[in-house]
Amino acid sequence: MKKITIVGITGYSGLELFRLLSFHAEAEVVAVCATSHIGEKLADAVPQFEGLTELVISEFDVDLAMKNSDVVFFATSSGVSLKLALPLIEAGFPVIDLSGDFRLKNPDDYEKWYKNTAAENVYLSKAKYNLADLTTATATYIANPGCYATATLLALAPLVQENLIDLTSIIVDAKSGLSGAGKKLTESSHFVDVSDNMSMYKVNQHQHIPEIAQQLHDWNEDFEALQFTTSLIPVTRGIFASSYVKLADSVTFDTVKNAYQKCYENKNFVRIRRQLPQIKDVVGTNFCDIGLVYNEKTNILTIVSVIDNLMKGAAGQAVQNFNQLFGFAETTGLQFMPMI
Ligand SMILES: NC(=O)C1=CN([C@@H]2O[C@H](COP(=O)(O)OP(=O)(O)OC[C@H]3O[C@@H](n4cnc5c(N)ncnc54)[C@H](OP(=O)(O)O)[C@@H]3O)[C@@H](O)[C@H]2O)C=CC1
Ligand SMILES: CC(=O)N[C@@H](CCC(=O)OP(=O)(O)O)C(=O)O
Repeated sequence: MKKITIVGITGYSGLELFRLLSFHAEAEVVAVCATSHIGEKLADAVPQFEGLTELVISEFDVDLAMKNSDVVFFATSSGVSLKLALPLIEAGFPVIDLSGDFRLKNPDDYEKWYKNTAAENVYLSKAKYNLADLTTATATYIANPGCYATATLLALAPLVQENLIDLTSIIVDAKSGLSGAGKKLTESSHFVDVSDNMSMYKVNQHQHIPEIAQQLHDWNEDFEALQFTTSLIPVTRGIFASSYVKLADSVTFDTVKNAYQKCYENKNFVRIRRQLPQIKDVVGTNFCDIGLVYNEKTNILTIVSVIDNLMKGAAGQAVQNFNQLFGFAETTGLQFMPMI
């Protein structure tokens, strides 16, 4: 049984982490932290938790966290863990960080894309970016992948790893539900702007572009760049990523299908679907569902990947990384059917 501190409990990913970890057979949440609602019972701040917890929201105290828990989860806005987590890194204390602060190896990339000063290299180098379906968490500081990056990388992994496509041809058009934007209300997140609507945002400027590129380049050093766009759609949860690539010379659709089967055959949370997947197929689950269609006339392969941004895109994958880190069965606390 591992004792857990969650920082960022009042946010959407923090609440989702609490939902998962409260009924996890190997976890006990011992502290929940934020900067608002300090001293208030969690069940008062979040009334839907009434009768489910006696925990009180506190300010994050790094010494107390290390004394009373075995691992800290940061579900905080970007720019927070890069300050608060430094003593944990120095102590080699286990951390799972859902934010983007430790995902990029090059601090210049973080400064460019997140428009903030990066953590120093000495700290960044201790973090391991772990896409939990493809590698196993081992380092004590786990940088949990971003939501769009997860859907995109799982869609492209077999193609890029096995060199099956023209690496200059990758176009990804990804769409997210509103919970991906976090709880802070902005002009663009009003019901009136989001419902019955769809809008593209951060075109060529999305902070997941360098994260995706970093991982694709690690898999295949010939990869240089991709076209990546993000849109907001009127659903609460879910990412729908459509990726388009040209197959390399003499690569057939059968070869491609075999590569996906091989890559994901023993994976608990990636399903290669016979029909094209929809967002509702994965809402409430930790699955990434993938569907493939090939057009012989254009030589273009369409890959559809869907995830629940709060599950596989955030808290679900974080729990998967937690399970791996501590040697629990990977599916512990994560076995859910999709919600209708
Ligand atoms: N939402 C999603 O689908 C995904 C989110 N992420 C990433 O996960 C992180 C959390 O996202 P999300 O839940 O959407 O964000 P929210 O904006 O909903 O929540 C942010 C949380 O961080 C807390 N917080 C902010 N500053 C501090 C601080 N200094 N000390 C302690 N707590 C603090 C806030 O609490 P308070 O208001 O009380 O200060 C709040 O609980 C972000 O980095 C996000 O980019 C990653 C993948 C998907
Ligand atoms: C719908 C929506 O606004 N989504 C957010 C996802 C934010 C996120 O997850 O940010 P990091 O992974 O970089 O921490 C966005 O596109 O910026």
